[in-house]
Amino acid sequence: MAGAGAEAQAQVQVQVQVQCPVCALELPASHINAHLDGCLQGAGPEPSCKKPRLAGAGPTGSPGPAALSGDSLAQKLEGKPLADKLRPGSLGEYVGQDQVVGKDTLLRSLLESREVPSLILWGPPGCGKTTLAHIIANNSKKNGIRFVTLSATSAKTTDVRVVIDQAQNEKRLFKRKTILFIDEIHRFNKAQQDTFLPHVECGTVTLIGATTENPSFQVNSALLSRCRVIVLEKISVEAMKAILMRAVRSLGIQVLRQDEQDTDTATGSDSNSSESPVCIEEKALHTLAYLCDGDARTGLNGLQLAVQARLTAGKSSHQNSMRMYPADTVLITEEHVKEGLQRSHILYDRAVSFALQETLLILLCAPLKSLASQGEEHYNCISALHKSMRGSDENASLYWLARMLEGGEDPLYVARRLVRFASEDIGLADPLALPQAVAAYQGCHFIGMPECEVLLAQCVVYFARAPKSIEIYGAYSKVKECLRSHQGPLPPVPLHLRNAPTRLMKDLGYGKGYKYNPMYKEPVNQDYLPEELKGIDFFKERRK
Ligand SMILES: Nc1ncnc2c1ncn2[C@@H]1O[C@H](COP(=O)(O)OP(=O)(O)OP(=O)(O)O)[C@@H](O)[C@H]1O
Repeated sequence: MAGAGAEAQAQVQVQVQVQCPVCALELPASHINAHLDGCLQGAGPEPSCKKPRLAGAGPTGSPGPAALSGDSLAQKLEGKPLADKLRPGSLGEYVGQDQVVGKDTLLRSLLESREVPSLILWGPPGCGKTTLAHIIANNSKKNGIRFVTLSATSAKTTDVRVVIDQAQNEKRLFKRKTILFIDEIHRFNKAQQDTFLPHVECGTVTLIGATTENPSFQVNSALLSRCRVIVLEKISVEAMKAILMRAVRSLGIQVLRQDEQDTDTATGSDSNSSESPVCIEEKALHTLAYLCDGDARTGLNGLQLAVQARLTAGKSSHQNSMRMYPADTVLITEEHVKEGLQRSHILYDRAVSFALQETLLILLCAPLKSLASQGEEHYNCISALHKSMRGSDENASLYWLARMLEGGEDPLYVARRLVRFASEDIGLADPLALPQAVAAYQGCHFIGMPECEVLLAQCVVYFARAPKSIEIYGAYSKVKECLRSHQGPLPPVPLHLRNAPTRLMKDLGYGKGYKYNPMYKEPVNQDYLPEELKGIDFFKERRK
């Protein structure tokens, strides 16, 4: 009986029609993923994809008219940010990150089998961590699982306790599972993370944490060992293009291809162009996809602000070159999206001061700013700089230096590393390296950014070109090892090496038998190490 029931249910599922969230085409549920792949990845929709979905209709919302006039587009852009409105609600809409959610991945099969383990989603800003959690939420809700969200930036320990209590009740009374999503979990301190550790362990809650920081440093190791860490990457340029393309389609904006500007054709919306007075250059979308540095929120915010600015500014001055379009067509160009991106960073990245920067610099650096603010990236870049100088690659050294400084790094932080490098990696192979580094540090201290950047550049190139020696570093490491591995009390300082400022000390034998070297013409035969270390050589494996 059960088998027959399942078969009937399967047949019903096969016949279910669903609507493509991109082009609004109705098609069997079993075809939707393949269809969406083409719809999202391709430069244009499949032949059957004609109707664009309106902005404001969520991913599962109903389709609107083919294209919007400037006024209705402006209305559609009000309210929630475009990135939120377009947040994918299902895996089919989730673009890229194939290493995590592609076919045959563990996470996808777990989701399909309705088994959600505790997860830590780790990746850079705007790469889709929260979105993936929302998709899991949608799936879970369908399966009767509760999904509760907390943000570690605002939630207190008491909020976590309330959620845990509710989860316990739900489990006990209704046998309902709870998934707890904690955004920016790294902002909870270790004690706060301890609050839910036992409840994750006993299965009262399934934890999904999102973090931009390396979880090995930021998440309680006991908690971490109970979670699968899913590493999301920056969204690729191709995937970003698909996300932006989906956004412009949803807004009913037509895409003007580079090679088509003179032939007066456009793609991305219904072919009835007279109904669509807003157009965007394809090149503008590509530039946006590159400049947002794998952060979909930045890309979508940039697009939104560019469109809004153009709608406010009025009609395009380019209408003469667009012979087929009505004279009042609003054209969004590459310049406009760059300005939009700049605005989006001013609005959304308040930590960054743009006051001193020129427009182009802002555009190129904007993605880097967000990187520099990420804890791990800061360490990754300084490590890359150190290793490039050690490897005597002057180009790579300069690149990593610039990447840090352009990203807003503190020049004194870099200078301190150079002081260290001078001794650790160059040492006595070039004793002038250390004064160079100290001078660079002091110079940076005196004049600050941006003037001090060239001081650091000079020092970095000097170091990349300098001969290297870890002799001192290696020998000193051995001495430390010797001291740390010593069992029992440390040997006393030999009496003859001790100073004897008082009579009593002299009487005790301090300084007795010490040979004052300048008094001897020949090398002096004298021990300087404690008896038990006699003959030890910390420089044994000398390397230049
Ligand atoms: N893989 C994706 N496919 C389609 N859209 C995406 C994808 N990833 C992100 N987006 C879009 O970017 C927006 C921001 O993504 P999301 O909030 O998931 O990023 P995040 O990684 O959680 O960022 P943060 O660490 O800054 O909170 C989403 O609202 C969505 O519109």
